[in-house]
Amino acid sequence: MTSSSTFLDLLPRKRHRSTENRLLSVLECGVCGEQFSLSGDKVPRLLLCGHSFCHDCLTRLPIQAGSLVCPMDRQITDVGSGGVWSLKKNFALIELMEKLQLGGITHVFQPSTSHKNLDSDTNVLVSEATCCDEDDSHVATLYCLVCCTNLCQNCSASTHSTRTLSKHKRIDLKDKPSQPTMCPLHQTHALEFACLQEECRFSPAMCYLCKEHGKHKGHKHNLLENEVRSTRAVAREAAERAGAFLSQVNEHAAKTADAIERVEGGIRLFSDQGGVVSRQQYTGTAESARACVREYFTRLRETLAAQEEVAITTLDSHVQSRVTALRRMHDDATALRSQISAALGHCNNVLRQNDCTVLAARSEVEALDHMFDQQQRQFSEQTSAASDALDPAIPVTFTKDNRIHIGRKLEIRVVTLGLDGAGKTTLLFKLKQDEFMQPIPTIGFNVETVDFRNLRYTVWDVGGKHKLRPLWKHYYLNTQAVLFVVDSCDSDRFVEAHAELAKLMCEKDLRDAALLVLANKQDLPGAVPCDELIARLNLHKLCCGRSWKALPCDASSGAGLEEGLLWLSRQLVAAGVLEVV
Ligand SMILES: Nc1nc2c(ncn2[C@@H]2O[C@H](COP(=O)(O)OP(=O)(O)OP(=O)(O)O)[C@@H](O)[C@H]2O)c(=O)[nH]1
Ligand SMILES: [Mg+2]
Repeated sequence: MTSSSTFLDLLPRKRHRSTENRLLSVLECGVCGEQFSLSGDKVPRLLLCGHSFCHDCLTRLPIQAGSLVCPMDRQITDVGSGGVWSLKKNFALIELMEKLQLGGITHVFQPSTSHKNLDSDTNVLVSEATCCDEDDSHVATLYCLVCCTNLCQNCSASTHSTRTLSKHKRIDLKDKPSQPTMCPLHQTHALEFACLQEECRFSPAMCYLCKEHGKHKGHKHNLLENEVRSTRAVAREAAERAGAFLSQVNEHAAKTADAIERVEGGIRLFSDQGGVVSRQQYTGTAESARACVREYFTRLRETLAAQEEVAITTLDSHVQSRVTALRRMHDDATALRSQISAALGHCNNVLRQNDCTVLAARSEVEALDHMFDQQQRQFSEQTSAASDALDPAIPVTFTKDNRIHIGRKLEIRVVTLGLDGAGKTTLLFKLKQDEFMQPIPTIGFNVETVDFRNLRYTVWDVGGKHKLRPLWKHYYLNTQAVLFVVDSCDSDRFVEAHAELAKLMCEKDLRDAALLVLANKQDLPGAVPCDELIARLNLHKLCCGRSWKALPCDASSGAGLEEGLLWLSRQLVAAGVLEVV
């Protein structure tokens, strides 16, 4: 529709004036008298009483205590804080306007009175009532094919009562043949044919003379009537499809609007059985989700507060026992100091005596000297042992689950598992001593501590021979990480390795342990690359839901070991050492 045309312009011109007026009033805002639009300022909005006005006019009406008064019947509609925007659009009216726009108006204008007539081909309203040619006040229902007149039943009978006239064929008015259109070039000839040439597609209608002698001479053609029928059939089909499509789009738009309301929430008007209207606030999903987030963080803050409390209590008891030990050392030193001062005084006194007295004090002085010797030795031992205690620093580390560790090194218990010959012991010695050894197969276990950054790993290396595997379970308790070593060159045993790892993943005591899979012996030719090993052991599925990583490594150069320890430390420690000096 162009901006200058209106919905009413789209109606067939032959329509009766009163219908037009009635329709006009439905499509116009009762306040400003302007025609409604599908959107924007002129979109129709619905009041509780059922009257619709354009958005623009509604915004000009005074809102008092959140309510609007209908300019038609003075009934009250609550609009709340949303104002005019909260009023529903009159979708029925909008749909009507859309249908008028598309030309699919048939059902909107189903005749409510008997004198409405519908042309089945055009599918639009043709005329409301055709007057009888004999008497204007009568409505014609018949058409005389001979006299070419519209007649009502009575006038048909009275005007065709003679013997000759009674033979005139009269048909139902709705079957009256349409008037042929005359050719603009040859005005005595009707347009009877349709030219089918591509170049004539914009003016295909032609008369006999155009076809035989005029510009369409020799062109492919068909009867106009047939072409019109088939074109109308296509148009009808398109209109039907458009109508169905429009309903789909309308339904979708309604669902969208509903979804917006459900997400945002707001105020709904409810009327009880007695017709009393009340406003009720309802919560949208957005607000529920916000509540969920708030609840989660409230719980998190509570958990953190509890963990902080535990950490502070642990720190306080650490400080208390440390200060107590320092005080005890201080008291011992004070007691020792007074003892030594007394002995020193005694020695000085002996020195001031005459020779005889000095000689007499010999054994006493020798005992004192011996005692000094002993005490000094003891003192040196004690002070060197207590040098750590005299360090005022309080290093603090936190694990990922917010447990506090006080001291220079956070201790982590790790167990190294895998098939026999995978290289577990070789890796352990490489880690501990940076040496590539040729160890004998492990019977039982090896244990070493390995310092890495602020961590002290206690690594248990357990023999991997088949008969030793039932013993693995004794090493699971309190284990924070599992190093699972696989010989990347021994692809024949990947299935066996997968089976052992699958059993480990089901162990309750290892549920929270981090898993580091080491694809070992990458230095050897024919080693399966780490990515392929991940796929062949199906690690993504096997380790789903736990913190795990697979890394390529080799015990001969130590490649991959540091990266592995770094990854492990990140899994286990929340932050580095916080040192308070
Ligand atoms: N070239 C090479 N050889 C390795 C590597 N790792 C281990 N080996 C050799 O593989 C053999 C087996 O290594 P071990 O460390 O004894 O294997 P294990 O996993 O401890 O075996 P069990 O104690 O029987 O469970 C030894 O000969 C190692 O020298 C590696 O990365 N590269
Ligand atoms: Mg071993």
